[in-house]
Amino acid sequence: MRDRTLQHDNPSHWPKDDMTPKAERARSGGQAARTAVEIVLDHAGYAIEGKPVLRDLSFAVAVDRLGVVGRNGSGKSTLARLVAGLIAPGEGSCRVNGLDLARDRKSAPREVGILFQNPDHQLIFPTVLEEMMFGLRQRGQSRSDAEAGARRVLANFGKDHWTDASVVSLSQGQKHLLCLMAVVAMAPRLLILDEPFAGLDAPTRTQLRRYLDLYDGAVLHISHDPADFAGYDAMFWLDQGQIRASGTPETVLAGYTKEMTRLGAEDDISDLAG
Ligand SMILES: Nc1ncnc2c1ncn2[C@@H]1O[C@H](COP(=O)(O)OP(=O)(O)OP(=O)(O)O)[C@@H](O)[C@H]1O
Repeated sequence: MRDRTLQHDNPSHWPKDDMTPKAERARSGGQAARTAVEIVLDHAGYAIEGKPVLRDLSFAVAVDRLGVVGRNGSGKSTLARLVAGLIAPGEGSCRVNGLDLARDRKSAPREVGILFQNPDHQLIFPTVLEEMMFGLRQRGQSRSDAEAGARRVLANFGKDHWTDASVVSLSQGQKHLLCLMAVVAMAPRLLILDEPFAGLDAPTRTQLRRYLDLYDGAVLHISHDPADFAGYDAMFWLDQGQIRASGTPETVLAGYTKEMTRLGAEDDISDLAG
Protein backbone atom coordinates (compact mmCIF):
# COMPACT_ATOMS: atom_id res chain seq x y z
CA MET A 1 0.00 0.00 0.00
CA ARG A 2 1.10 3.56 -0.54
CA ASP A 3 -0.12 5.26 2.59
CA ARG A 4 3.01 7.11 3.76
CA THR A 5 2.29 6.17 7.33
CA LEU A 6 2.09 2.42 6.80
CA GLN A 7 3.95 0.23 4.34
CA HIS A 8 4.54 -3.46 4.63
CA ASP A 9 6.21 -4.27 1.35
CA ASN A 10 9.58 -2.57 1.48
CA PRO A 11 10.72 -0.73 4.60
CA SER A 12 13.82 0.62 2.89
CA HIS A 13 11.60 2.75 0.65
CA TRP A 14 9.91 4.36 3.59
CA PRO A 15 11.00 7.99 4.07
CA LYS A 16 12.87 8.25 7.37
CA ASP A 17 11.85 11.83 7.99
CA ASP A 18 8.14 11.07 7.72
CA MET A 19 7.25 10.86 11.40
CA THR A 20 4.04 12.82 11.14
CA PRO A 21 1.04 10.84 12.34
CA LYS A 22 -1.72 10.61 9.77
CA ALA A 23 -4.17 12.29 12.05
CA GLU A 24 -2.95 14.68 14.68
CA ARG A 25 -6.14 14.43 16.63
CA ALA A 26 -7.16 16.39 19.62
CA ARG A 27 -7.09 14.23 22.73
CA SER A 28 -10.00 13.91 25.08
CA GLY A 29 -9.58 16.69 27.59
CA GLY A 30 -6.75 18.37 25.74
CA GLN A 31 -5.57 19.59 22.39
CA ALA A 32 -2.02 18.22 22.39
CA ALA A 33 -1.10 15.96 19.48
CA ARG A 34 0.16 12.47 20.20
CA THR A 35 3.63 11.45 19.16
CA ALA A 36 4.06 8.79 16.51
CA VAL A 37 6.49 5.93 16.96
CA GLU A 38 8.42 4.35 14.12
CA ILE A 39 8.37 0.55 14.00
CA VAL A 40 10.33 -1.09 11.20
CA LEU A 41 10.53 -4.84 10.62
CA ASP A 42 12.77 -5.98 7.80
CA HIS A 43 12.30 -9.63 6.78
CA ALA A 44 11.89 -10.54 10.45
CA GLY A 45 11.31 -14.17 11.33
CA TYR A 46 10.97 -16.06 14.59
CA ALA A 47 10.67 -19.78 15.27
CA ILE A 48 9.79 -21.67 18.45
CA GLU A 49 11.17 -25.18 18.73
CA GLY A 50 11.88 -25.15 15.01
CA LYS A 51 8.33 -24.10 14.11
CA PRO A 52 8.12 -20.73 12.29
CA VAL A 53 5.80 -18.44 14.25
CA LEU A 54 6.60 -15.16 12.45
CA ARG A 55 7.64 -15.44 8.83
CA ASP A 56 9.50 -12.91 6.72
CA LEU A 57 7.66 -9.91 8.18
CA SER A 58 8.46 -6.56 6.59
CA PHE A 59 6.66 -3.36 7.41
CA ALA A 60 7.32 0.22 8.39
CA VAL A 61 4.85 2.27 10.37
CA ALA A 62 4.84 5.70 11.91
CA VAL A 63 1.48 6.02 13.60
CA ASP A 64 0.27 6.77 17.10
CA ARG A 65 -2.50 4.16 17.26
CA LEU A 66 -1.82 0.80 15.59
CA GLY A 67 -4.09 -2.24 15.89
CA VAL A 68 -3.31 -5.92 15.33
CA VAL A 69 -5.89 -8.67 14.84
CA GLY A 70 -5.52 -12.32 14.03
CA ARG A 71 -6.76 -15.74 15.01
CA ASN A 72 -5.51 -17.60 18.06
CA GLY A 73 -1.97 -18.76 17.38
CA SER A 74 -1.39 -16.38 14.45
CA GLY A 75 1.67 -14.91 16.18
CA LYS A 76 0.29 -11.69 17.71
CA SER A 77 1.86 -12.12 21.16
CA THR A 78 5.14 -13.15 19.57
CA LEU A 79 5.03 -9.98 17.47
CA ALA A 80 4.35 -7.94 20.62
CA ARG A 81 7.34 -9.50 22.37
CA LEU A 82 9.51 -8.92 19.31
CA VAL A 83 8.59 -5.22 19.08
CA ALA A 84 9.14 -4.84 22.85
CA GLY A 85 12.61 -6.34 22.45
CA LEU A 86 11.80 -9.20 24.83
CA ILE A 87 12.87 -11.59 22.07
CA ALA A 88 15.21 -11.04 19.13
CA PRO A 89 14.24 -12.05 15.59
CA GLY A 90 15.86 -15.28 14.40
CA GLU A 91 16.12 -13.67 10.97
CA GLY A 92 15.96 -10.09 9.77
CA SER A 93 15.60 -7.12 12.08
CA CYS A 94 13.14 -5.20 14.24
CA ARG A 95 13.69 -1.57 15.17
CA VAL A 96 11.66 0.88 17.24
CA ASN A 97 12.59 4.51 16.69
CA GLY A 98 15.75 3.20 15.03
CA LEU A 99 16.74 1.09 18.07
CA ASP A 100 17.27 -2.66 18.28
CA LEU A 101 15.61 -3.09 21.68
CA ALA A 102 16.50 -6.77 22.04
CA ARG A 103 20.15 -5.67 22.17
CA ASP A 104 19.71 -2.21 23.62
CA ARG A 105 17.95 -3.25 26.83
CA LYS A 106 19.00 -0.02 28.54
CA SER A 107 16.85 2.06 26.17
CA ALA A 108 13.94 -0.39 26.22
CA PRO A 109 11.98 0.95 29.25
CA ARG A 110 12.04 4.48 27.83
CA GLU A 111 10.84 3.29 24.42
CA VAL A 112 8.37 0.52 25.20
CA GLY A 113 6.00 -0.62 27.95
CA ILE A 114 3.90 -3.75 27.65
CA LEU A 115 0.59 -4.78 29.23
CA PHE A 116 -0.41 -8.42 29.28
CA GLN A 117 -3.78 -10.10 29.58
CA ASN A 118 -3.52 -11.20 33.19
CA PRO A 119 -2.84 -8.38 35.68
CA ASP A 120 -2.06 -10.94 38.36
CA HIS A 121 1.11 -11.78 36.41
CA GLN A 122 2.16 -8.14 36.55
CA LEU A 123 1.18 -6.98 40.03
CA ILE A 124 3.65 -7.95 42.74
CA PHE A 125 3.36 -5.36 45.52
CA PRO A 126 0.82 -5.16 48.37
CA THR A 127 -0.30 -1.55 47.86
CA VAL A 128 -1.16 0.61 44.86
CA LEU A 129 1.52 3.19 45.65
CA GLU A 130 4.31 0.59 45.97
CA GLU A 131 3.23 -1.01 42.72
CA MET A 132 3.22 2.34 40.95
CA MET A 133 6.66 3.24 42.33
CA PHE A 134 8.37 -0.01 41.40
CA GLY A 135 9.06 0.68 37.72
CA LEU A 136 10.25 4.21 38.46
CA ARG A 137 12.66 2.90 41.13
CA GLN A 138 13.90 0.30 38.62
CA ARG A 139 14.69 3.16 36.30
CA GLY A 140 16.95 4.65 38.92
CA GLN A 141 14.68 7.30 40.45
CA SER A 142 15.12 8.12 44.13
CA ARG A 143 12.41 6.95 46.50
CA SER A 144 10.98 10.46 46.84
CA ASP A 145 11.01 11.12 43.07
CA ALA A 146 9.37 7.76 42.39
CA GLU A 147 6.71 8.45 45.00
CA ALA A 148 6.05 11.93 43.59
CA GLY A 149 5.82 10.50 40.05
CA ALA A 150 3.45 7.73 41.14
CA ARG A 151 1.22 10.18 43.01
CA ARG A 152 1.17 12.49 39.99
CA VAL A 153 -0.09 9.74 37.68
CA LEU A 154 -2.68 8.61 40.24
CA ALA A 155 -3.91 12.21 40.45
CA ASN A 156 -4.01 12.55 36.63
CA PHE A 157 -6.23 9.48 36.49
CA GLY A 158 -8.40 10.84 39.34
CA LYS A 159 -7.35 7.95 41.56
CA ASP A 160 -5.59 9.69 44.49
CA HIS A 161 -7.91 7.80 46.81
CA TRP A 162 -6.38 4.51 45.61
CA THR A 163 -2.89 5.41 46.89
CA ASP A 164 -2.85 3.24 50.01
CA ALA A 165 -5.36 0.65 48.81
CA SER A 166 -4.38 -2.98 49.03
CA VAL A 167 -3.92 -4.50 45.56
CA VAL A 168 -5.76 -7.72 46.47
CA SER A 169 -8.85 -5.66 47.36
CA LEU A 170 -9.16 -4.34 43.78
CA SER A 171 -11.60 -5.79 41.28
CA GLN A 172 -10.24 -7.35 38.10
CA GLY A 173 -11.05 -4.20 36.11
CA GLN A 174 -9.37 -2.04 38.75
CA LYS A 175 -6.28 -4.26 38.62
CA HIS A 176 -6.14 -3.70 34.85
CA LEU A 177 -6.36 0.04 35.40
CA LEU A 178 -3.57 -0.16 38.00
CA CYS A 179 -1.35 -2.03 35.50
CA LEU A 180 -2.16 0.63 32.91
CA MET A 181 -1.31 3.46 35.33
CA ALA A 182 1.92 1.73 36.41
CA VAL A 183 3.05 1.48 32.78
CA VAL A 184 1.91 5.04 32.00
CA ALA A 185 4.00 6.25 34.98
CA MET A 186 7.05 4.99 33.11
CA ALA A 187 5.99 7.17 30.14
CA PRO A 188 7.18 4.81 27.40
CA ARG A 189 7.02 6.22 23.87
CA LEU A 190 5.19 3.07 22.78
CA LEU A 191 2.65 1.21 24.89
CA ILE A 192 2.03 -2.36 23.72
CA LEU A 193 -1.27 -3.93 24.79
CA ASP A 194 -1.49 -7.69 24.39
CA GLU A 195 -5.24 -8.29 24.78
CA PRO A 196 -5.25 -6.73 28.25
CA PHE A 197 -9.02 -6.20 28.31
CA ALA A 198 -10.07 -9.73 27.34
CA GLY A 199 -12.45 -11.20 29.88
CA LEU A 200 -13.65 -7.85 31.24
CA ASP A 201 -17.27 -6.74 31.08
CA ALA A 202 -18.36 -4.17 28.47
CA PRO A 203 -18.60 -1.11 30.78
CA THR A 204 -15.16 -1.81 32.28
CA ARG A 205 -13.66 -2.17 28.80
CA THR A 206 -15.25 1.09 27.69
CA GLN A 207 -13.92 2.88 30.76
CA LEU A 208 -10.40 1.47 30.29
CA ARG A 209 -10.49 2.47 26.61
CA ARG A 210 -11.31 6.01 27.70
CA TYR A 211 -8.27 6.10 30.02
CA LEU A 212 -6.15 4.66 27.23
CA ASP A 213 -7.32 7.37 24.89
CA LEU A 214 -5.74 9.95 27.22
CA TYR A 215 -2.29 8.44 26.75
CA ASP A 216 -0.24 10.76 24.57
CA GLY A 217 2.41 8.20 23.64
CA ALA A 218 1.86 5.72 20.80
CA VAL A 219 -0.12 2.50 21.29
CA LEU A 220 0.17 -0.89 19.58
CA HIS A 221 -2.99 -2.74 20.54
CA ILE A 222 -3.63 -6.45 20.02
CA SER A 223 -7.26 -7.37 20.45
CA HIS A 224 -10.09 -9.55 19.18
CA ASP A 225 -12.62 -6.77 19.79
CA PRO A 226 -13.15 -4.44 16.77
CA ALA A 227 -14.44 -1.73 19.15
CA ASP A 228 -10.92 -1.39 20.57
CA PHE A 229 -9.72 0.06 17.25
CA ALA A 230 -12.19 2.93 16.91
CA GLY A 231 -10.27 6.00 15.78
CA TYR A 232 -7.03 4.06 15.17
CA ASP A 233 -4.72 5.15 12.36
CA ALA A 234 -3.85 1.76 10.93
CA MET A 235 -4.13 -2.00 11.46
CA PHE A 236 -2.51 -5.28 10.58
CA TRP A 237 -4.24 -8.62 10.22
CA LEU A 238 -1.79 -11.34 11.14
CA ASP A 239 -2.37 -14.80 9.72
CA GLN A 240 -0.02 -17.74 10.33
CA GLY A 241 2.84 -15.42 11.17
CA GLN A 242 2.43 -13.22 8.10
CA ILE A 243 0.59 -10.03 7.28
CA ARG A 244 -2.57 -10.89 5.45
CA ALA A 245 -3.90 -7.32 5.23
CA SER A 246 -3.02 -3.83 6.36
CA GLY A 247 -4.71 -0.47 6.13
CA THR A 248 -7.38 1.49 7.96
CA PRO A 249 -9.40 -0.30 10.67
CA GLU A 250 -12.50 -0.06 8.46
CA THR A 251 -10.95 -1.94 5.52
CA VAL A 252 -8.95 -4.48 7.53
CA LEU A 253 -11.79 -5.30 9.92
CA ALA A 254 -14.30 -5.72 7.08
CA GLY A 255 -12.17 -8.48 5.50
CA TYR A 256 -11.20 -9.99 8.85
CA THR A 257 -14.77 -10.18 10.17
CA LYS A 258 -15.98 -11.76 6.95
CA GLU A 259 -13.25 -14.41 7.08
CA MET A 260 -13.83 -15.12 10.79
CA THR A 261 -17.54 -15.63 10.09
CA ARG A 262 -16.70 -18.04 7.27
CA LEU A 263 -14.25 -19.99 9.44
CA GLY A 264 -16.78 -20.11 12.26
CA ALA A 265 -18.90 -22.38 10.10
CA GLU A 266 -15.99 -24.85 9.83
CA ASP A 267 -14.40 -27.15 12.39
CA ASP A 268 -10.65 -26.49 12.21
CA ILE A 269 -10.57 -26.39 16.02
CA SER A 270 -10.26 -30.18 15.64
CA ASP A 271 -6.93 -29.90 13.80
CA LEU A 272 -3.83 -30.64 15.87
CA ALA A 273 -0.49 -28.98 15.02
CA GLY A 274 1.74 -31.20 12.85
N1 LIG B 1 6.39 -21.33 24.52
C1 LIG B 1 5.91 -21.88 23.41
N2 LIG B 1 6.18 -23.15 23.09
C2 LIG B 1 5.72 -23.71 21.95
N3 LIG B 1 4.95 -23.07 21.05
C3 LIG B 1 4.63 -21.79 21.33
C4 LIG B 1 5.09 -21.12 22.51
N4 LIG B 1 4.62 -19.85 22.49
C5 LIG B 1 3.89 -19.73 21.35
N5 LIG B 1 3.90 -20.89 20.66
C6 LIG B 1 3.23 -21.14 19.39
O1 LIG B 1 3.48 -20.03 18.53
C7 LIG B 1 2.32 -19.72 17.77
C8 LIG B 1 1.98 -18.24 17.94
O2 LIG B 1 1.70 -17.99 19.30
P1 LIG B 1 1.26 -16.53 19.81
O3 LIG B 1 1.02 -16.65 21.28
O4 LIG B 1 2.24 -15.54 19.33
O5 LIG B 1 -0.10 -16.36 19.02
P2 LIG B 1 -1.31 -15.35 19.31
O6 LIG B 1 -1.77 -14.89 17.96
O7 LIG B 1 -0.92 -14.33 20.30
O8 LIG B 1 -2.40 -16.32 19.93
P3 LIG B 1 -3.60 -16.01 20.95
O9 LIG B 1 -4.60 -15.15 20.24
O10 LIG B 1 -4.14 -17.37 21.23
O11 LIG B 1 -3.01 -15.36 22.18
C9 LIG B 1 1.21 -20.64 18.25
O12 LIG B 1 1.09 -21.71 17.34
C10 LIG B 1 1.72 -21.16 19.58
O13 LIG B 1 1.27 -22.47 19.79
